[in-house]
Amino acid sequence: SHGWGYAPTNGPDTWAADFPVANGTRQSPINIIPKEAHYDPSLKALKISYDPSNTKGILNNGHSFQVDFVDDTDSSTLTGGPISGVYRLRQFHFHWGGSDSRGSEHTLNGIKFPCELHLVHWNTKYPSFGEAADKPDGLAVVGVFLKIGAANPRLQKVLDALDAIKNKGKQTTFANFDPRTLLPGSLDYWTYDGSLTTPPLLESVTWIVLKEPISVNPAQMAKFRSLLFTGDGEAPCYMVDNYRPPQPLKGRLVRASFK
Ligand SMILES: NS(=O)(=O)c1ccc(C(=O)NCc2ccccc2F)cc1
Ligand SMILES: [Zn+2]
Repeated sequence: SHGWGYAPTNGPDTWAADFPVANGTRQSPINIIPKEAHYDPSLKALKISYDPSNTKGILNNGHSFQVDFVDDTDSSTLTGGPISGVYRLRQFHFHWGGSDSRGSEHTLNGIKFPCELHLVHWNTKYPSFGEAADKPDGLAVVGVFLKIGAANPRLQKVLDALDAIKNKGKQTTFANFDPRTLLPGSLDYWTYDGSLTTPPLLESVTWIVLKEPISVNPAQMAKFRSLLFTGDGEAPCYMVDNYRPPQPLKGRLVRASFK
């Protein structure tokens, strides 16, 4: 079977064959145990400032869907928190399950959420995302849990675009979206040194996982699950369970920005 994915023949348990770093010392995601996290009073508040006019488009990449941003200026950035310097927003995407009982990549006390949002940023000390992607301080990803509750009106604009990108490789215009509207009221977070959660699994990510989830209702989860992993003309396979399970902590410290 060509190319990595999430099926039994090409899923997370097979990735180490082509990407040996899969068994590395700082792999993501992890199970977060709040009682074992260390409150660090020196951690700064997250500073997030996004310019909606940077929104470039929305793409089904065959593993998830992502909303891409113009990242040739410092107009959509993440600073503060556990990071030094300025990181630029590149894209955001999600991971979700075939049912509400699973779907997130990070877990809390072993609990899986139905969905997890990732906002991907790269360190502007490097000339580009591609250059930053394999540096130990190259990337910073903000993770947000989604939990079943009331419909989330902020999500709806994104979900309404999915009909146009049902198949792998499809993309469409998407403009003037402020990802800040997807964030919960509190920016309290846990942080640890980790990796991309999909191949090439590069150990270049400072993870910043927000404590407060945002809501999503079952109808909205059904929209995520209406996407296809497969391209037009291929036997259709619904895009569900596109999450990597938690990986060994291997001695890493998880710090908390809150008591
Ligand atoms: N789920 S996540 O950890 O947030 C994650 C974020 C970004 C990527 C990515 O950009 N992959 C392509 C890629 C990787 C390396 C260099 C260039 C690339 F385009 C993968 C996973
Ligand atoms: Zn992700």
